[in-house]
Amino acid sequence: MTNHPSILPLKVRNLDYEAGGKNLVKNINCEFNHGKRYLLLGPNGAGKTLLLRLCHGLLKPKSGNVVWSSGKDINPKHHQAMVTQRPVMLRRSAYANIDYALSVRGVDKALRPDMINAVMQRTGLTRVANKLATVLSLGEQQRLAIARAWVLKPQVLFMDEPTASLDPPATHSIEELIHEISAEGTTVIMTCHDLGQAKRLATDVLFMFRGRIKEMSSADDFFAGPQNDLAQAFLDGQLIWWKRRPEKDDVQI
Ligand SMILES: Nc1ncnc2c1ncn2[C@@H]1O[C@H](COP(=O)(O)OP(=O)(O)OP(=O)(O)O)[C@@H](O)[C@H]1O
Repeated sequence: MTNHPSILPLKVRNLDYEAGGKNLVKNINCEFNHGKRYLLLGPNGAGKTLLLRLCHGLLKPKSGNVVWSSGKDINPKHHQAMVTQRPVMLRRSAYANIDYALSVRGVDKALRPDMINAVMQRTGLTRVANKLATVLSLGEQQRLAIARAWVLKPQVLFMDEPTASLDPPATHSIEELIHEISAEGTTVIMTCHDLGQAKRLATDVLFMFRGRIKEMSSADDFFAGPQNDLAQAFLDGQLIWWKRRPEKDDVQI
């Protein structure tokens, strides 16, 4: 984390997003605070990725606002980073991929080697530093994507299903990294489908269904028993059943 003024809390107000003639994100109101690990949960197509991308500024809302708390002197874009499910690697070495991220952020060339070596060590990538990033294993590429984001010392790290294509050991190593990044004060906002992973990582949960947040609570409260019927059905693995009963969904929504 940098010593810059905090860009948090992030306040999302009355957010709507439309594409393909459909309102896909509906009236989202929520707040993200410093040092937490937020897990966005919900079935396929609930709008989790869209909400991450809207918060990160990659999509423009139809209406509503994403408001960072920083004053005029700080650009919130410079204090956040995003890791996606399938990271895009540049066709150059792992080391050069991280160097590129730092150069784009305007970090002095002389400062970069120490920063790169440190982050490669912490993410277990030193051994593959000179390998072409595009030939690394999926697990290594995902760790490189995290290293590339972490080296920027973001205040907020968005992660979209960062372990979706990984085996259990690689997943475990990414979860350890997320804990380390969080312990250094970075707020993590991520999506995942693995309830075990959500329990291991989350301090807070946002449950989404059909573009809306149906429940936002501490992870302890959520996993002890959510207030929302759809969230409970999701935890019970029965949301398919709810989906087959549109008349009931309409009442619940
Ligand atoms: N550009 C677009 N045009 C039309 N529909 C879109 C567009 N982008 C996303 N959608 C739709 O919006 C819905 C929400 O998508 P999103 O990727 O946010 O879901 P998600 O909750 O992340 O799902 P998953 O868990 O499967 O990744 C989906 O039904 C998707 O098909």
